[in-house]
Amino acid sequence: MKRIGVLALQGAVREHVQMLESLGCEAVLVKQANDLEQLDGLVLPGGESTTMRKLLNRYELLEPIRTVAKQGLPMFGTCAGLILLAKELVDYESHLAVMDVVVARNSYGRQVDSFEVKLDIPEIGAAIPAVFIRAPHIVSVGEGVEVLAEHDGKIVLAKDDHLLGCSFHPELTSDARILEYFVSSMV
Ligand SMILES: NC(=O)CC[C@H](N)C(=O)O
Repeated sequence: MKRIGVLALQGAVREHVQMLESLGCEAVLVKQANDLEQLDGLVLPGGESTTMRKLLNRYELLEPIRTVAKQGLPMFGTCAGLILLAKELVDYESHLAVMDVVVARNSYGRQVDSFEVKLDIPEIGAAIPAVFIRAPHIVSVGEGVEVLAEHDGKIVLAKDDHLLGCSFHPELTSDARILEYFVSSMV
């Protein structure tokens, strides 16, 4: 059974745990550095990246997560989790800075803070529901980074080798295909 950690400091933790369990994985809550031992993959959930960063500092998790990312541990960052992974952020300092993408926060304006769309993702499937909540987007990607989905002319899902990041919340729908893609083809 694959052991997948879920960073459990803040945000949509329980939904990821449930979806991982529905895919037959063991989900491990990651709250301190030794929880990272013997994981096959790690999910960084959505929530609020500034708050998460404060908690990553407080629980001394930033450097340990960066280290395992650099060692090749597969990671999937959703929404705020993508912001944590990005090498560069527009107007903010980066956090883990491991995924070769530039990300802008809160990209979809106030009137439409939250919305759901269906995405056709050639690698994964058609009409996959995606919930955007004060969502970021990927402004540009480095060489070798695969763009897997765009919405409204903006990159919303990309893969940099063992690191996958999306703008939206796949775990807030009942469609597990993106998480399944991560678990079955990257972990
Ligand atoms: N749903 C989310 O994860 C929103 C991300 C949030 N706007 C941030 O900047 O961290």
